[in-house]
Amino acid sequence: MISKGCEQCAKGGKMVLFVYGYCDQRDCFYCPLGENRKNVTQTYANERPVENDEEIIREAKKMDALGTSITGGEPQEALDKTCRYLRLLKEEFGDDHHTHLYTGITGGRENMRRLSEAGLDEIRFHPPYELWGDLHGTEWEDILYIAREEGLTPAFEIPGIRAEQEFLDFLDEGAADFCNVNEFEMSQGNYERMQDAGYELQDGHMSAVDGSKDAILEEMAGHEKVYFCTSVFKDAAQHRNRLKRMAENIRRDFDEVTDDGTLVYGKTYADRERFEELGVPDEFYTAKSDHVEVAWWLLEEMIEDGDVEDGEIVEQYPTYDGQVVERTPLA
Ligand SMILES: C[S@@+](CC[C@H](N)C(=O)[O-])C[C@H]1O[C@@H](n2cnc3c(N)ncnc32)[C@H](O)[C@@H]1O
Ligand code: SF4
Repeated sequence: MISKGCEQCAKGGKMVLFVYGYCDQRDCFYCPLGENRKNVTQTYANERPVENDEEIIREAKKMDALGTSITGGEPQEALDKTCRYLRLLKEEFGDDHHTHLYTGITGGRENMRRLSEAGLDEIRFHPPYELWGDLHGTEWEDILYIAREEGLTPAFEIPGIRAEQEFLDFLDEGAADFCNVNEFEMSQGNYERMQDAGYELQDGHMSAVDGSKDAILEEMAGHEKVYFCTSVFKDAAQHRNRLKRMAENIRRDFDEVTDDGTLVYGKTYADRERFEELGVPDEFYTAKSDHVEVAWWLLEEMIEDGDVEDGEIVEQYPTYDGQVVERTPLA
């Protein structure tokens, strides 16, 4: 059975809450954190920099979030903040709002208790990769039991660097509910160090690393507790479905939502008075300070008919930063 956290993520329903960019106890050569996230104390809810707690709620509502995943850096190194956000989310959205947290340290019983009391549902441990074949009798084995005793669902989430039979044997013994293996990825943040370690991109791929995938699929992904999360799935499910949820949620009557989850509308510098003169119904346009946004197909018709002179079709992400994907001039 797929975990609740993964099920919500596949629907694009998990808000990603980045709580803390420092990670003082680990230095993974493959750490994906980029310039803008590494060693920052700024919180981000999805792409939105969070200046006060209310903005977290606003972002969750904007995407109609079903749950939240908490990440960093190391969330256990900012435990007060992490627990405050957990309480905030559970108070606002109730117990059904599923929460999971990624961590690269064990943390200990007191932390597990505090996280559980604050409302965390599931914790996903990422032990140092040198230990994956030899987790028996380590603090990583103990913490699984402790987390469960304190009311959390313990699991693993690790990058798919290599297939590891001993890790599967360890999973068989039962303390962790499941293990997610992420397809090994290269990003701007780790590109140099990954190349130095001898890794290359798969042909024609933006992020997936060459080599490990087939072996992992063969040797690990058949295990009943292992889920392999591919880069393509992450992009299609986690990212695109989240954009679609957001787009559907914030679209105006005249915005079109594409299959990629972007919004499409027309933009013209014609005056709002022109739209009033022409008797365009209110639901087809909105006047901004220096331009008018309007149904793209209507703007196309208006330009064809000579009702307004020019404009453009804008395709834009529904995210906080509202990045424009494409502008197509109309004249
Ligand atoms: C960036 S970490 C941040 C949270 C925490 N420090 C940790 O390591 O779990 C979040 C997740 O990314 C995964 N990850 C790290 N490097 C990766 C890589 N190069 N490719 C794919 N997944 C990676 C980790 O296994 C972890 O589950
Ligand atoms: S534990 Fe997580 S945040 Fe820390 S260096 Fe490793 S991947 Fe990066």
